[in-house]
Amino acid sequence: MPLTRKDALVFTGVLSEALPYIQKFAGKVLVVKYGGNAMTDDTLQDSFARDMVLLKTVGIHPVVVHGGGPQIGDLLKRLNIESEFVNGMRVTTEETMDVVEMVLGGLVNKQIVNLINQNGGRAAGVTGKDGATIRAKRMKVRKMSPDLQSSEIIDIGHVGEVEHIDPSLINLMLENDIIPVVAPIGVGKDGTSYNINADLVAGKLAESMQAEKLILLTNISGVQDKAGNVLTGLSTEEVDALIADGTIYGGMLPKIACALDAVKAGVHSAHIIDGRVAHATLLEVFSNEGVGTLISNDRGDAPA
Ligand SMILES: Nc1ncnc2c1ncn2[C@@H]1O[C@H](COP(=O)(O)OP(=O)(O)O)[C@@H](O)[C@H]1O
Ligand SMILES: CC(=O)N[C@@H](CCC(=O)OP(=O)(O)O)C(=O)O
Repeated sequence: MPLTRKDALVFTGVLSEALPYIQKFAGKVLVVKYGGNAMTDDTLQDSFARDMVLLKTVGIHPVVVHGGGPQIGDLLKRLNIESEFVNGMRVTTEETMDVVEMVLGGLVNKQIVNLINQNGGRAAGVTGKDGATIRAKRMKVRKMSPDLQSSEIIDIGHVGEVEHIDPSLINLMLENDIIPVVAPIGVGKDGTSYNINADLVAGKLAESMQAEKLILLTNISGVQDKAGNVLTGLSTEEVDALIADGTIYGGMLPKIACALDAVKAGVHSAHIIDGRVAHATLLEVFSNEGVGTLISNDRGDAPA
């Protein structure tokens, strides 16, 4: 449908306002983590894919890291395999690892690649095994006793933490104008597969590529306090206190940890934003209207 003159004026105004942001971020890398829970709605999936294509079209380089927790959970349920989480990490037996690899490296990865391609982009998918991009090692997890008086290190199987990232394959894709779509599976020195929380992979990838931004799209409006207010500009000390009093728990734990780590390691800013809002990424990158939790160094985020 053609735009009315009024709509066209609003539209051109918006485009013009985006110009300084486009100029500021052209040529820069944005690592965008697309969360499993924000992936479940068809319209939103489309809007996400269009955002990635638009960023690429204006010369910004998105690198997508995806999750797929709910999708793994669905298949495990259909296969009658029990699954539990400790500190936001899925306990991963050998049998579970096979399912994780099938769902993340197969189904979910190709679905996102396909969506981006359908929207006019050129995407290609890899897991951390391809090009030995994500070298991982077994994660040690400390579990608190229910009375919070003691803790013990427990084994949660094939759950990995990132030991090293080799971004050369991803850089090769960027040089060829391909949008990389990365599944969070790592490989050990001995070839063992590791299931890695997607937020952690996104954070480490952003660090290793010295990305301009780390954007974590999720299913909530940001990090909230107990009253439901969105918190922004959090320091490490504030986050520690929010974890200690139980305000931050579960799936938000790896998100906030990797956001803080990434910014400390040179990524300009980390954004935990609401993936349930259409075009959330564009709103965050191209305007001051970004909503959610922003953690940044002191350089300021708006264009000069
Ligand atoms: N302080 C907090 N603020 C917001 N969400 C929180 C907080 N603490 C825990 N959460 C939980 O973390 C969830 C986001 O993590 P997760 O479900 O793993 O998302 P994703 O699938 O996007 O990775 C929220 O839906 C919420 O239930
Ligand atoms: C170790 C661990 O928990 N891995 C995650 C990997 C997928 C993921 O991180 O998905 P979301 O981003 O959708 O939560 C899992 O098995 O669910």
